[in-house]
Amino acid sequence: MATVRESLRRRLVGLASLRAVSAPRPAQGRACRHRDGRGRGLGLWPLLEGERPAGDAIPGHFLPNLADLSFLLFVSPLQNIVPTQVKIRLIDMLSEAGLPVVEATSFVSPKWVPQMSDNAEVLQGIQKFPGINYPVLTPNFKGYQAAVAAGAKEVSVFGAASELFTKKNTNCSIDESLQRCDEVLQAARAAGIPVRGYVSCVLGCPYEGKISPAKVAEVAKKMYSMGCYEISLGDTIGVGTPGIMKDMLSAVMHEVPVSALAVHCHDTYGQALANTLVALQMGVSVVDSSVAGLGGCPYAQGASGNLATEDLVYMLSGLGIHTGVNLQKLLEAGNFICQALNRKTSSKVAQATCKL
Ligand SMILES: CC(C)(COP(=O)([O-])OP(=O)([O-])OC[C@H]1O[C@@H](n2cnc3c(N)ncnc32)[C@H](O)[C@@H]1OP(=O)([O-])[O-])[C@@H](O)C(=O)NCCC(=O)NCCSC(=O)C[C@@](C)(O)CC(=O)[O-]
Repeated sequence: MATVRESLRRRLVGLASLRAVSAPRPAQGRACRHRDGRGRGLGLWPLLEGERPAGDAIPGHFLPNLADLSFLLFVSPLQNIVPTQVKIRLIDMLSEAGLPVVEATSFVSPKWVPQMSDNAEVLQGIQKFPGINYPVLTPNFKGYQAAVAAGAKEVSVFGAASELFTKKNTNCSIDESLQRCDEVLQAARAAGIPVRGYVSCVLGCPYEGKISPAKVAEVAKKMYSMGCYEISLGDTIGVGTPGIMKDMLSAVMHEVPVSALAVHCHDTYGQALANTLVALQMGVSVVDSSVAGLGGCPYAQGASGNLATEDLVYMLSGLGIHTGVNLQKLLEAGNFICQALNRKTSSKVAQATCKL
């Protein structure tokens, strides 16, 4: 399953990132023909004309860090069985859409996640666009070694704020998973490879239920202290609401600088965009999302995909944040993967603009 993620902050190691501007954004391409209201799509207004609806100005307090925002997008692993060539084409299309970061695949155990067993083929098969970064997930040192051998230039380690989820997802305790992260980080440091860290279940766990913000802060702090340049906070099962997001972020921000935080919201309960906006208002400037809202986690049954990239881009455009992403090409990439998976897009913007 394809996941695209957006991030809104300048990252380390010279990753391409785009400066956000609060001036009206330039016109973008049309996603499909404008349609009227009789059961047809709504077109891309107001994005097409570079205009902003009346009253959609950005008060200074609304997004206080707007001037610092930049934009990154990437794809996290396709969690379905999808032909390798389809994965490669999707990633290339996302690159063509102007996404500066595409998380391409995952070097996990093929016994656990067989759909990722073509990881090296995918990483080596994609076009490497200049200025675009293609990080991969690595759960342990073995995965790190395989990723580097396949040409990975950035990796991501993953932990969780829930013992039971950690056990289901990576067959170990939180402490053991942090030790594995540390092994990867030490090797990566020596090789000059940047490492991103995920903390899952930050707003709830499929096995433990509520997760305390203090526990999230503790795990995030450890991963950051070990050397992850950025910590992505995952609402893995999409149960969070803005108030819980605010409490969790407040706790984490005591331990990790907000400039090193990202949010990664799944949309199971339709809260991903609202939760993301709260994070932006609190100063987070890196956001993960997925094209067509695809995604999920094999060890979080029932969880839906991430916030749809198209919807995030639309919201940011409405806020006057210039992302540089070509929404038409992004929509085409979403259409492509939805057709390949024979499923409907979860992106509201895609639904509104095209019948997929
Ligand atoms: C962590 C392990 C490997 C532990 O799995 P394990 O069974 O405890 O590990 P093991 O060391 O006993 O190894 C078992 C077998 O797998 C092999 N193996 C071991 N490691 C690797 C590797 N890296 N690559 C290839 N092969 C590997 C290893 O060599 C061995 O093979 P055998 O000797 O039996 O033939 C396993 O549990 C695993 O792969 N888990 C990954 C599960 C996964 O992909 N989950 C979804 C990731 S996305 C996510 O977590 C959430 C996120 C990031 O999206 C954010 C959010 O939404 O919250």
